Amino acid sequence: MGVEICVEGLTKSFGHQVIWQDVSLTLPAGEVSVMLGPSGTGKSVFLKTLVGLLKPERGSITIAGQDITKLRERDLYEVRKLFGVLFQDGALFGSMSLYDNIAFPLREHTRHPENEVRRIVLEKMDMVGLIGAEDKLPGEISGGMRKRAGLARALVLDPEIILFDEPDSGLDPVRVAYLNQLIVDLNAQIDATFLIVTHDIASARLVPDNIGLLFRRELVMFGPRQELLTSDEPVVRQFLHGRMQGPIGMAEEKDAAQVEQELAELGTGASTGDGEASAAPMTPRLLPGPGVTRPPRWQAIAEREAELHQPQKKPEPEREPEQKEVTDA
Ligand SMILES: Nc1ncnc2c1ncn2[C@@H]1O[C@H](COP(=O)(O)OP(=O)(O)OP(=O)(O)O)[C@@H](O)[C@H]1O
Repeated sequence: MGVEICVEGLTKSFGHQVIWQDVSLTLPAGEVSVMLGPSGTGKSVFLKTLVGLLKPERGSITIAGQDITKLRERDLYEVRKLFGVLFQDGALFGSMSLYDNIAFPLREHTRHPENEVRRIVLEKMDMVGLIGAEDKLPGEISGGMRKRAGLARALVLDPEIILFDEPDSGLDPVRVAYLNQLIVDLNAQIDATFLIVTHDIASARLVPDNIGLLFRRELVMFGPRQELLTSDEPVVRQFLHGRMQGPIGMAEEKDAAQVEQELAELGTGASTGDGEASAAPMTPRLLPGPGVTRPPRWQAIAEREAELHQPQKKPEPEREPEQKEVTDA
């Protein structure tokens, strides 16, 4: 079972530049959460802060009962073993085969004999569909395969928490669909706590239990997916619909009057032609694929989804009461 991460009042700056402030959220143990936000709002900085690579100025990050912002480097090293991190480009060593790349954390952090290393590496390569590619160099394979190799490497120490930094960047839509299924299947299999940073709204609608959004140096919202997906908050709506009208500008924030006018036009459909009065219907949740055993948590999700997305039965038309034949006496 993964562990909960509890973030309270977290603030991170570089010099005078505040990246985000007073961020509080709880990543529930074993659940999948997604963090969204326009470019430069500090999503990668957030991941690096969670894993203790960057120090916040204020606030706490409690993992397995310890506030990691207060730990010395030596103790932090132990806590980091709870984490697997999938970096944007897979962060593989270019001169090493995939096998050696994936074996690297085991050789660095454990005393496993080589036959045990081999067993674990092949098990993880199998999980991400890379059996047969052991001898390939990262430069010889596609971007999607590099992501999967990075994921296998993130898995070898059996992490309780996995952080994914834009796992879908640079992948075609079909590979993104496969990767999303792999993430959901993995979550069902290993039950770790997942946090995914992504710009892919379709993935954000399908995959997580919880969604958060960073904007204007703050966490605008964080909560169960249905709360975000049906939210009326203009920033959330703009981001989820990927449209220009709203508070998020090209480079910086827009002024309030312009935002108001854009949203008013949008409400009447003046600028898009169709208006956007009602929220989009809830996207069905992506479930573990066939052959993946569903632990109770996923079984409960599957049952809820089946109920939510069952086609509504049309009520039987009421029948007119039969007219009694009236006969003249
Ligand atoms: N080590 C650092 N020193 C100084 N500034 C930094 C450092 N790391 C990140 N930043 C700044 O923090 C801000 C947030 O960067 P970050 O990469 O976290 O954004 P992001 O939301 O992940 O963006 P994107 O979606 O484009 O990947 C940027 O302005 C960046 O220049």
